[in-house]
Amino acid sequence: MSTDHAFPPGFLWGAATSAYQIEGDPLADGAGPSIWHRFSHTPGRVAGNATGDLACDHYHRAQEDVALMANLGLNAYRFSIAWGRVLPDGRGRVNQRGLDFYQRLVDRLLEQDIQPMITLYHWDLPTALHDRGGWLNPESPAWFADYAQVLFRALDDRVAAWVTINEPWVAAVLGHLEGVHAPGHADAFEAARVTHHLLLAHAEACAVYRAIGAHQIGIALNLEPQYPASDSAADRAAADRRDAFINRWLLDPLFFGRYPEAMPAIFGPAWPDFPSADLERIRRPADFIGVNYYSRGWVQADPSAWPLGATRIQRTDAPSTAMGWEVYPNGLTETLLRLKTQYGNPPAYITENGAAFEDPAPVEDRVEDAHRVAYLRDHITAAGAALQEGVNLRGYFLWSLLDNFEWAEGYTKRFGLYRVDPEEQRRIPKASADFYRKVIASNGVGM
Ligand SMILES: OC[C@@H]1[C@@H](O)[C@H](O)[C@@H](O)c2[nH]c(CCc3ccccc3)c[n+]21
Repeated sequence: MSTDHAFPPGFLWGAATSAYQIEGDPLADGAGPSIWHRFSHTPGRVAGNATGDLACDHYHRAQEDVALMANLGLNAYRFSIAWGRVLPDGRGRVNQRGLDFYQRLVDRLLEQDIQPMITLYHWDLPTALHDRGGWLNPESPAWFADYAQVLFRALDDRVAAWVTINEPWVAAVLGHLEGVHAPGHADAFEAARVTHHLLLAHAEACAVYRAIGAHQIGIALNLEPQYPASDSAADRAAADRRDAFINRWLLDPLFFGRYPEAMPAIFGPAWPDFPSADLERIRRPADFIGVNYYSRGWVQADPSAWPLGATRIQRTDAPSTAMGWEVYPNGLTETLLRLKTQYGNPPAYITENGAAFEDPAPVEDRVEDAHRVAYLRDHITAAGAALQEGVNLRGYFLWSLLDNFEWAEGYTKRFGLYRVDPEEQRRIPKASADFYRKVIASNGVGM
């Protein structure tokens, strides 16, 4: 069977980044600080006490980086806007110099026939809003809708697609339940309310966009299929709980207007009784679903593991990435097929897919990252297989264009097609960049 999964004409081939991870200089030109600026500057929170102060210096190198994208042949680019650059206080006063950076970036992309896909929120909440309760404050959806409106009015004439929120689950669970991401809270009673307000924020921004927008708007979810580590009833039930906790907690309200029945059981008294009117608002039909796929969960029952009674275990008999995530391309096909069979086959983009590996050192200004080439080949093939099964897939955004600030891992994990070291800032091409250039040129993974 040919593995040459031809993709349809007009399929988007992009790369993805986010503001705090690549821009650097987070307070330049009047910008206000974000919770990730505060968190990374708190000793002990990030590997090596790294911060986003330098990152890839993209705030000053955007023109060079757009030239890299054009050289790859990208026809789309997903990036996020730092809320605090545009609204330093999170609300009210617009910082024109911050907004101008994004105006120039969009214009440079369009000059190269690269379609912008803009993420409005990729975890960098202004501290001014966090200090007013942040996503725990019931006013937070309105704050977000007001911020979104400023950007819609400024950029919607040139932007093909908007992503409201990147991975509400990660923002809520890693930021408010596990405490390993900003704002570093570890409070069982926060995650459910933060998730609810993030979903309401998405819905309010969609409502604003319906009134003034002319293109597409969606949300990006980290979706991870869950598999029982054995066929025991306990492990199968554990996998089902983890599927509800990671996937259906977000998919079901967005598509069905209801939370999974497992949630009150998982969270117990920490699960509020949410008003059904809220769920009706959340079920606003966005135009597309963004899928951030990296790996699958291999799940074992574990009564000691609160709140799920389940843990994701590391398989010793399967390849994994530097993040400890199993390489499992079939999980991407299965995740996409699930959207078709269980959620009405909505228009979908793979808004993130990629891998960190211990890359070899550069030799003559090139990095031979064979593992990443294999990972990308297998996952792009898996995406093609989903298309062959009728999944409504519109594009693929590779995570990431550049090695960048990998949140709590700092700069120790490299996902880029180009190697970047913050202290010297060169962009050194990897073999995966050449591979991806060929995929785009042939609109598929030819063999
Ligand atoms: O970890 C690689 C990327 C991040 O750099 C992106 O900012 C973020 O959108 C993203 N999401 C995921 C999957 C969910 C996840 C996020 C962070 C840590 C662990 C799992 C992987 N990634």
